[in-house]
Amino acid sequence: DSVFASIVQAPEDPILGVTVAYNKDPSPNKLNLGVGAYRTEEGKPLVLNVVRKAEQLLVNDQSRVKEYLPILGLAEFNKLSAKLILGNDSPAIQENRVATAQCLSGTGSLRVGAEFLAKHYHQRTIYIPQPSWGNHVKVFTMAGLSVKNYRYYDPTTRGLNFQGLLEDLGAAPAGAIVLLHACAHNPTGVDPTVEEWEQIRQSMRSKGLLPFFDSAYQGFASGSLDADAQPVRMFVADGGECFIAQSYAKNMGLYGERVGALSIVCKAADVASRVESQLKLVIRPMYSNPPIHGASIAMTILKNSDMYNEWKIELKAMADRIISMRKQLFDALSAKGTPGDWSHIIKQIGMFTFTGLNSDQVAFMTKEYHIYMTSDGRISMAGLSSKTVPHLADAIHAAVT
Ligand SMILES: Cc1ncc(COP(=O)(O)O)c(CN[C@](O)(C(=O)O)[C@@H](O)C(=O)O)c1O
Repeated sequence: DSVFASIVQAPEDPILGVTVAYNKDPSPNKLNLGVGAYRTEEGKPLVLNVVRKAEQLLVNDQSRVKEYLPILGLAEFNKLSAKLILGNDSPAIQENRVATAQCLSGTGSLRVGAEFLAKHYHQRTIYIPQPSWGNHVKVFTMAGLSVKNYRYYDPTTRGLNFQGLLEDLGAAPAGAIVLLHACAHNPTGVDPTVEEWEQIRQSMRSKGLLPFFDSAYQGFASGSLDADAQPVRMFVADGGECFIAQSYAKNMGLYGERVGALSIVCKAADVASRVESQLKLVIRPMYSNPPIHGASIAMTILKNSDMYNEWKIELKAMADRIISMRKQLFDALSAKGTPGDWSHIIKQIGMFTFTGLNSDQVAFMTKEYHIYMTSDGRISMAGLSSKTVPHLADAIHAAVT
């Protein structure tokens, strides 16, 4: 019999498995509020107009070939990605202190960064927020890091446990790596204020903790690319070092193209160039070099000011629709007099609302109302439309009464 006869069936992924279950449901009024993927008011995936335009330019450009990219990817894409998160006037960029690699979207950027740290950094412990994106633990563990948590979300206030966060980071060993969601914390939608970020920065720098920013939603939280990059820029402005993983999955709608970048901000240019050379040794045996199409789309948009401005408009429209879904859901629950305080729905930001519903209530809503969401009570607001808000409000109302 097979040499793999003893292999057991693996469980579905807690997030991507929700879509698998949704697809199997024959109900006409099923609702997928699981995976963080934007949907239009009509409930359809969105390809941005500016992305279609960029693709048309690429297709019409007869000079384009399908050669391998360099191990670090498209150099111009890397420069433009670093500028997007660090700002056009970033001193780190001007002083050539940033090593950037085009990676396979946000996940790939996190994994390459983690593999690099496991190989070259003296500290193997990474602190991630409690809770965090479900895949973080596996990405860092499989890269050889050991994962610890720092307190982040306060279930009683449904806000930030700022004291707990400071205590846990204050107790971390010197030099420990700390994962920070750059904006739009997944799954809670709770972000530190600018003042709290400044305190976090001071505390981390005083202990020599190494920041690893995960920026998967730049522009999606507030609608402004610059506002959402503020925390990252505060850290980089102090001249210290940090890692930054960027994803274009959501803000450019390039989900399946797997477009992202890892930037390592170093204290000196010669360090950055040596770091960049070692990054190549991590990537070459992993996937050798990254895919050309998606990064070419992103580069085309980022380097053309008209297309960049068109992108910003479309990005803000997506962010605004999500914010209007928050308001509509909050108003629907208020109108129904659903028991409980639902103001966190409009206070939280980004793609997700952390409802506070428990796994039994979630299971009830799936069974009785065909609502698909992650068992931790997170709902992807982009999966909602004005037409489906009442259905979700009915389900939540029934689940809590
Ligand atoms: C904080 C965070 N970091 C990184 C990623 C990776 O994104 P990508 O590799 O596609 O660029 C996600 C996506 N998380 C999800 O939106 C989600 O939580 O639903 C979903 O895409 C996922 O893969 O789980 C994320 O939420």
